[in-house]
Amino acid sequence: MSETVIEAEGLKKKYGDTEAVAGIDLSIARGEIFSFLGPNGAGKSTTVEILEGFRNRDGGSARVLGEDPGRAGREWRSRVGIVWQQETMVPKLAVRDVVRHFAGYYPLPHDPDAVIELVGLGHKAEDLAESLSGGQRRRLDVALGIVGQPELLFLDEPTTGFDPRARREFWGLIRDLAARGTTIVLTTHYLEEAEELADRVCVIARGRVRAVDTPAALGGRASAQATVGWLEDGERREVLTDEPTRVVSELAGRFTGEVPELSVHRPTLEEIYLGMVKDTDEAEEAAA
Ligand SMILES: Nc1ncnc2c1ncn2[C@@H]1O[C@H](COP(=O)(O)OP(=O)(O)OP(=O)(O)O)[C@@H](O)[C@H]1O
Repeated sequence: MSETVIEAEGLKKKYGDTEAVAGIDLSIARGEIFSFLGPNGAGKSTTVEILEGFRNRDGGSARVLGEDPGRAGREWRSRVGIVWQQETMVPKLAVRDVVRHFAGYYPLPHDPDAVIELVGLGHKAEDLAESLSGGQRRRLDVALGIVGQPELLFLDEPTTGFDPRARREFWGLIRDLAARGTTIVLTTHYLEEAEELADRVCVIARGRVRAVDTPAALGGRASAQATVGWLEDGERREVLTDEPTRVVSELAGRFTGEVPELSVHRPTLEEIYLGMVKDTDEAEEAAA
């Protein structure tokens, strides 16, 4: 049995009349990359802040690395890394000195120079942190989140401002951390990022969990019907089918070879996600 790092039951949080978190259950295993998806204002940050120990819950229970995050102390905090949505405030120092400075807060930090290399800032190590570009600044935030060698890493929109290559490099870094046993809780609005990285995604809408599954299977995606398309007599043809392989082999037989402009399309994670969020809105509006 894999070790459970985060366990929450019935989490609740209200801000005035706003029920930001309305009863959330979660179970996240060691080494898992677990991604929250959901529209603006869905309750993701509030949930994550409760798990990080930065926000009090109004109801429910939570265990994170074996402790209640609402009561845990310094030793527990040193085992948790956080990359906030906002840039971390840093002193007016060179990148290397900023990372060394933060490493000093932890009992068993990584080598700061190795972390700087890992996030791709080796060539900027002597530059002032405030002179970095937006994407480079975000890499520094990631460096500060991992320098303490956390067992559990929270990443809130970590790749905002990254160029496509930097984003792919970052994904590699996160996979490596998870492969070495770090549990990663990722909040992102990039569906592609969730699909690439997450072992499981959790869709939150209006303060509740709407679905938890692998990106490939979310919302019945793996078994959803496929659309097979091709060109015939100058016209685009399409069929919706449970058996795309059979349709394609029939087409291959009929065309005796290459089928013109053949395509097979299953719903993307984005299509499934948008459908789920729309259904939630419609159901709640109907109930209101
Ligand atoms: N400090 C606060 N005071 C009052 N209301 C708040 C506070 N923080 C969040 N809320 C409200 O709680 C709800 C959930 O907000 P939350 O920040 O958890 O959503 P989110 O899913 O993280 O959104 P986003 O994707 O925009 O970051 C929203 O309606 C928000 O306006």
